[in-house]
Amino acid sequence: MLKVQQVSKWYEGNRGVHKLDFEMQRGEIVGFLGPNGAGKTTTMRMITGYLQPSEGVITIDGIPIQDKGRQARSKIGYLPETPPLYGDMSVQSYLKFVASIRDVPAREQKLRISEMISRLGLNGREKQLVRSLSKGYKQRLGLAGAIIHNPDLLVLDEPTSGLDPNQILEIRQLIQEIGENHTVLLSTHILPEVDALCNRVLIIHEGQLVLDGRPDALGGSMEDGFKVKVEVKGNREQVLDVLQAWGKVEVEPLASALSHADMKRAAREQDLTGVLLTGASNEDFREELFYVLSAARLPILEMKKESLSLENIFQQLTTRETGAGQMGDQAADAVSSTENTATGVKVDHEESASSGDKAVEAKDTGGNQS
Ligand SMILES: Nc1ncnc2c1ncn2[C@@H]1O[C@H](COP(=O)(O)OP(=O)(O)OP(=O)(O)O)[C@@H](O)[C@H]1O
Repeated sequence: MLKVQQVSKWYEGNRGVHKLDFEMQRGEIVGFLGPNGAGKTTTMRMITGYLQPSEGVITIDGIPIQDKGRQARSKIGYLPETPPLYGDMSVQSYLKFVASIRDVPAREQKLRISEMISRLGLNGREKQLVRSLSKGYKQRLGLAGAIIHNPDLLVLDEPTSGLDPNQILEIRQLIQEIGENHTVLLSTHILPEVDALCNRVLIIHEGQLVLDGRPDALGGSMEDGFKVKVEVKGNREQVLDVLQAWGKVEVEPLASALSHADMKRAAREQDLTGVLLTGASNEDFREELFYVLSAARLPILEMKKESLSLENIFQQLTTRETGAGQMGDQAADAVSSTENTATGVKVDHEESASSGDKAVEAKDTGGNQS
């Protein structure tokens, strides 16, 4: 439904975003991540028609936002980081005002407003002045205003920023409900929010898209080999010998798989051995490992698959230089992408400058790329 094609935005002497290219399908809830200044707000403002791209095209259901702004905007709801609320209006009069400017037909306005009030939990606050609402309720009202015209696509810029933990959970719950019948693009700095809400994540860094994939598939796609931590009851030397003789994995003995001091002592007394095993590919070897160790009569007491968290991935991808910091920088044109067809995760990278980059290496050893 949304197509962002080769979109760039240059500010005076400053690059906002560079050649962004992605699509969103109906029903997706997409998390848009990036460090401060990465280009999230710039992108969202272009998608919602508040900012003109310097180049490239954005369409919603085939309608170009730059050329047919009003028609395109009727399909989009936008909640900026600071909702544009008017403090002197009551909740009800604010919603009436937004309904009018969003072209909700006059005969439908009353019904839509009461639907928004009950859906966003604003009952009993209809007459309250906006300025006297708590931040959480202001956010609810902002969300009500963003969906009052029943848009197909909802764009939310850091919707839980500045809220207390209870308010964060309430707003997340509302976004989840809204996501049941709207397509949602949401930017956030809270990574667990992406795990909780989104079925896809886009990571932007220095104005360029560096990753596109499902949150649950990211860890595997970026690993340089399947990793398992295992704790085995058995003499260290014997365990290492068996695993090394197996020859399928890289074996790294751990000082102790157990962290607590008492448990470390118990580990010594009971001959417990902790090892980190890394496979040559991302293929799961746990079942085979079980048989290898049981054939050697070495019981596994604990086995845990190690995977990169979204935090690790975010950090890997957003602490490197993209080499495309300047407008028109040639390095930016060298950006290419690889896609893991098994997981649907796409990692964009530069072909030359950052060949030593961990994320790119991990991608390149993923095997299943196009
Ligand atoms: N009006 C402007 N004039 C000049 N440069 C701008 C303007 N707006 C944004 N920029 C620059 O564009 C880049 C992207 O900014 P943007 O606000 O889109 O990032 P962001 O990812 O939303 O950041 P944050 O997480 O801090 O909100 C930054 O380098 C920023 O300084």
